[in-house]
Amino acid sequence: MEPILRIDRVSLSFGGVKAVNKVSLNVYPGQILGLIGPNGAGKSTLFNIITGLYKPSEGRIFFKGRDITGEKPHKITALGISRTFQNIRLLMDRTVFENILVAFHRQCQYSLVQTFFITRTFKQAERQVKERALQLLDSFGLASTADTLVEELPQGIQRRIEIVRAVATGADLIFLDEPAAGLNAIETKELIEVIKRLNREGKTIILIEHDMKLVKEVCEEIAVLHYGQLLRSGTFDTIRSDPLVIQAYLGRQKEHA
Ligand SMILES: Nc1ncnc2c1ncn2[C@@H]1O[C@H](COP(=O)(O)OP(=O)(O)OP(=O)(O)O)[C@@H](O)[C@H]1O
Repeated sequence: MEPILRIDRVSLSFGGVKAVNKVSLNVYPGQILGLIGPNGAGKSTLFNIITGLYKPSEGRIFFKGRDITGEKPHKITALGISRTFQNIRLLMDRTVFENILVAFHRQCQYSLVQTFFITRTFKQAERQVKERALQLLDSFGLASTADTLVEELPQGIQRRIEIVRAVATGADLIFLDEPAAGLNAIETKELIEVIKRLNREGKTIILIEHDMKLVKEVCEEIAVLHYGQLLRSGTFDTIRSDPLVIQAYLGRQKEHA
């Protein structure tokens, strides 16, 4: 099977720090890949490179066989990659519905200029988009929050809205950056169900997560980063018992002690 995402010897340094150092990784359609590693291992930087926020200093990234290295974030979203952020990035002073609508508009066929001239088509399309946004919110148990300002909702719901927004862009590949951060046990359980459901619906998912219970529950494959390098990849059980991985985590704990 062809990988949906191929990362080929990608690197990026900040000053003297090699945040990501010659990382190569294949992700296959339908996979849920867990990206783990101690603090500062380079996980977020790798996400930021793939989603176009940073340009790698070397290496290439292929999505569905197409070279997307250095493309702008909006282009990468349009191609079918979407993400959530470690620090939730929603329009906090807008309603849930408006946040989802923005994502839907990214995949609409018409441009702003067209909207001035083809009013009828625009109105029809607009109505369809609104209906689809409401359906999507409903299917994620968020219909009752549609008219609420995001800032008024608990973090667990905000994280779910961010995931729904990623889905609304039409993405096939979704990056989740620490989706369980700040969630309580019940919210984490609900999150696990959401992730499994997305996967059942055909989404490929890559997630950064420190909550190992969540990683164990949802990820078939795990990649471990350490000092910017890919230390190991494999199943949860092989990773958990790998001496190098144990050493990487223990070593970091000692440094922070
Ligand atoms: N914008 C930046 N400018 C300078 N250094 C950075 C920047 N972003 C990350 N770094 C450095 O790059 C390295 C990797 O950081 P990164 O945030 O990717 O790690 P991480 O694995 O996501 O960590 P965490 O689990 O704490 O989020 C760290 O040494 C970090 O200090």
